[in-house]
Amino acid sequence: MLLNELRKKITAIDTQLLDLISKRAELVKNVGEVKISSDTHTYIPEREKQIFENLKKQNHSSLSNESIVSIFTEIISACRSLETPLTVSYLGPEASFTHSAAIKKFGSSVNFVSQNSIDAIFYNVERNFSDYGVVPIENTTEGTVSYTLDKFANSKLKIVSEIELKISHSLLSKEDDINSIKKIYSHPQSFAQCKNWIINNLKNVELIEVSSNSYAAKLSSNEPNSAAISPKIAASRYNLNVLAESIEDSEHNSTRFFIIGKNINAPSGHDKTSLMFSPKEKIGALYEILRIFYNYNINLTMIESRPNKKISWQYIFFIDIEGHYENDIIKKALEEIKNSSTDFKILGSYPQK
Ligand SMILES: C=C(O[C@@H]1C=C(C(=O)O)C=C[C@H]1O)C(=O)O
Repeated sequence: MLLNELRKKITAIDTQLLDLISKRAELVKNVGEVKISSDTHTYIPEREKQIFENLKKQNHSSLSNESIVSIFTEIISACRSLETPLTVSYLGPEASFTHSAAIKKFGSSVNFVSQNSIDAIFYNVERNFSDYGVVPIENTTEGTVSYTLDKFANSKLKIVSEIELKISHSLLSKEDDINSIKKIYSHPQSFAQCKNWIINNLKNVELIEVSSNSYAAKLSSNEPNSAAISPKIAASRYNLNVLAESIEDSEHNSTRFFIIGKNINAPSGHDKTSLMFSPKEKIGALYEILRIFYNYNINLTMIESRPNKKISWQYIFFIDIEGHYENDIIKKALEEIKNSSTDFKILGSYPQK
C-alpha cells in the first residue's frame, strides 16, 4: 500500500478514536455527577486496576501491555480531571523519581505539587491542601524508607495505592562530549548505585554530593564542564543533553512508592493490606502473631520493624500481606492479631501493583 493510503487510514482511525474518547469523557463526567450526590472520591484505584487488568487480558495487538497501560493511564487521567481536578503532592524537587512515580500512577492531567519533605506531604494531605501524596517506601538495594514508615504510626491517612518504578540513572550535561566533564553532581545514593560505571567511563572527575539528583541537574545546567547523574526526565526540565543512559550498576534497582489519601478502597480482586502492631511484652509474642498468618495461609510480602518511639527497646512491626481486609479469612486473622498485640492499625487495603 502506498504511504499516502496508509496515512489516510491512520487519520480515519484517529477520527474514530477521538469520537470514542469524547464519548468516554462524557460518561466519566456523568459518573462525577453521581459521585457528588453520593459523596464518593473522584479517584477510585480499585476500579482503575480492574480497567487495566481487563485491557491486558484483551490485548492481542503488537503493542505491549505496558504501552496499553500507559496510553490508558493518560486517557483515564484526562477523563478523571473532568470530574474534579486532583491535587497530588510528591517528594520533590520537580523531575525527582517520586515525581515520575506520581505521573506514572495518575497520568499528567493532575495538579502536581512539589514538597520538600515527607512530613510536608503527610501534612498537606491531612489538611486537604492535596487530595493525595506520593511517598517512597522501599528500594530494592537500599531497603525501606524508615522515615515514611514512622509517619504512619501517628497519621490517620490510608495507603490507597502502590506503584513500583525502575530507578534508572542518566548522565546529563550542557556539554555534548563526555570527555569534557570534570565535575559530577549527584545524590550520594545515586553515586553509590553507579560506582562501577563511573570508574570504567570517567577518569579524573570530581564527585560532588548534593541533596537530590534533580538539584544536581539544575546546578550542572549553570556550569560548563560539569554533569549530573539524574533521572532522564530532568534533561528536558533543565535543557541538558543525555550523554549516557541506564548507567546504574544493578539491573534490578526499583523503588516502591505508596499513594496516601483518605479513600477506603473496596476489593479489586487482587489486593494487599498493610498493617502495624507492637507485640505484647512476653516470650514468643512475635512468633505467636506470625503463626496466625501461617494458620490462615496468608502470604506476607514485607516485614519491617521500627523502634516504638513511646517505649525504649520496644518495636512496631510493619507488615504487608496479600488480600483485602474485607475478606473473611483476613478479617478473622486480623482480629486475632489485634487481640494479641498493642498499637494495632490497618494502614490500608489497596490494589497490588
Ligand atoms: C469514572 C470513574 O472515576 C474515575 C475515573 C475512571 C475512568 O476514567 O475510567 C475510573 C475510576 C475513577 O478513578 C469511576 O469511578 O468509575
